Amino acid sequence: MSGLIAEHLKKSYPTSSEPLEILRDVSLSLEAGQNVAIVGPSGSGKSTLLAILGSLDLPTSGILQVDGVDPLSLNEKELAAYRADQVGFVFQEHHLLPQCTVLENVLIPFLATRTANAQDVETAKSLLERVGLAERLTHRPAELSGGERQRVALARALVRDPPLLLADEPTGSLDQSTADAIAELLLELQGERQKMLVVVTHSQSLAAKMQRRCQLDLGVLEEVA
Ligand SMILES: Nc1ncnc2c1ncn2[C@@H]1O[C@H](COP(=O)(O)OP(=O)(O)OP(=O)(O)O)[C@@H](O)[C@H]1O
Repeated sequence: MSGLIAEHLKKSYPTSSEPLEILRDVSLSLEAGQNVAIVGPSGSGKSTLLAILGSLDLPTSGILQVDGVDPLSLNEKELAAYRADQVGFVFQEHHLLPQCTVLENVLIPFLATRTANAQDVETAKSLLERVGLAERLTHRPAELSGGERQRVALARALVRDPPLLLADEPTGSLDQSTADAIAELLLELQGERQKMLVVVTHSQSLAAKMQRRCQLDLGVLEEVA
């Protein structure tokens, strides 16, 4: 089945007394072309949920399926390949490699499973053109503005054409007008490529741009207006 299906996810951490329950019962489903914002108080588990949806972390229990694949059933090697193929990540900080050029940074997701080929380079170049950085291929991240670095991060997240995009405060380090431009670009890219997009954010203006908003509080996720 296509789409993202998360059902009854729980996440708790052991402590010396009672386990610390972060996610009690979280369900979320999403289809290609849909986007959703996850909002909620600080410490409510938004980043934890995003990490579980992206298989960077494991739930304590629950069901997860992305385009028919159950990542919870995969071994470590399969999981690395699954993440590289199925999930594009955008973080608050761009996590670009400072010693690599813009183009090399965008090619990095290929290196998870193989070396990049000529077709990959073309894909990366055309994405960099799409995000407005065609003239900056050989620049290093330090030579770019914060907004430009986040454009590179968007191109990197999309370069393997994953069905699922996950973004954790993608505009959190940017001034308002740059944040608005990056949010618009993220949503344009998601819409034109019919990706599934989950964005964790404290920003009301970013959440307001999304098709759906879900509030995470006390370990439970609820759709809000
Ligand atoms: N490895 C861990 N062991 C124990 N507790 C953890 C661990 N990782 C996260 N937590 C706790 O889980 C809770 C949720 O953290 P998380 O970062 O997911 O929240 P958040 O909603 O994204 O917060 P913020 O909005 O401030 O970024 C926090 O109380 C945090 O301390």
